[in-house]
Amino acid sequence: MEKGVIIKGIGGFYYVRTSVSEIVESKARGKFRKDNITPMVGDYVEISTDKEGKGIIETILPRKNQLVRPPVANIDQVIIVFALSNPNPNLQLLDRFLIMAEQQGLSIVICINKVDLEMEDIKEKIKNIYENIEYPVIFTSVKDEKGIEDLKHYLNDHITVFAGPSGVGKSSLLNKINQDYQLETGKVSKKIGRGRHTTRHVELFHYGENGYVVDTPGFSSLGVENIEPIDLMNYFPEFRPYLGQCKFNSCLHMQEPKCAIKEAIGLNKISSHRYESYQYLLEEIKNIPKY
Ligand SMILES: Nc1nc2c(ncn2[C@@H]2O[C@H](COP(=O)(O)OP(=O)(O)OP(=O)(O)O)[C@@H](O)[C@H]2O)c(=O)[nH]1
Ligand SMILES: [Zn+2]
Repeated sequence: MEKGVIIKGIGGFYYVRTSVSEIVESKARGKFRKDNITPMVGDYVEISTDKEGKGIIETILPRKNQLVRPPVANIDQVIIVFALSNPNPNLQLLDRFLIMAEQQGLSIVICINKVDLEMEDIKEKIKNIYENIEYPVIFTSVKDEKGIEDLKHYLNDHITVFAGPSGVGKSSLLNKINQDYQLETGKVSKKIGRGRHTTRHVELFHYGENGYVVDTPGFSSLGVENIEPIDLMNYFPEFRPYLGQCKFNSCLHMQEPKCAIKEAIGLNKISSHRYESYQYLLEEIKNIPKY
């Protein structure tokens, strides 16, 4: 038996990387289907090989987590990419990505790309809001080759997903990190492809000795359906020091009196932008019909 990672799956075949240079085309044992388990990209597996050298997945090691979009298991980290301009950064959408990542328990890095477009005001604003939380913020330009080394610094020994809206430069950044990835960039064909249901397959690209990166097709909206109103506050790291200090245990930090969160905003300990995102998302969650 050999250990490996599933780096892609196409038409019932799984490609298992077992060592630095070897990728074994494998099938899953029938028992998985019976147990209703489908191997996923990112799964750590044990394979045996048949006479022809084809792999057979015998064991799927327990998953640390699994994302639905993109469908990848065992993700350690997400790099959330936005652009300084073109498209203009929607910071409320950034907060949604952050909350999704917090909910999945991922390490988070914020990457602001296209700094060659020189939008100093918005750059300062982003720095002020997000560097004051615990998130690392890196500024990159694929065009001017800036910040790429800072980005690489986070990629060793992890499975990292690149997420963010369409057109911010995720695929361009990945190609800059390693020219061998050869991801398609800048063309709507990716989107047209999706529209025609030719699903762009998910693939782990190998980085360094033990790192992997995953590109995701951009999406511009994210639901927060499966968060309960009382849990939302936990996904704002800068709220955590104040939780439990409000007058009411059940405080949702909206209209309630003697709210520690609102006091912290008054003292500039929490940014009003983030609080607005919190309010907005809370209303959205409350208004999702329960079945
Ligand atoms: N000015 C500038 N343009 C960039 C930079 N990085 C990427 N671009 C351009 O932005 C466009 C979109 O880049 P992609 O890499 O395809 O963006 P993406 O985030 O992968 O987009 P989706 O695949 O739709 O999610 C392309 O035309 C790139 O050439 C940069 O640092 N500066
Ligand atoms: Zn409160």
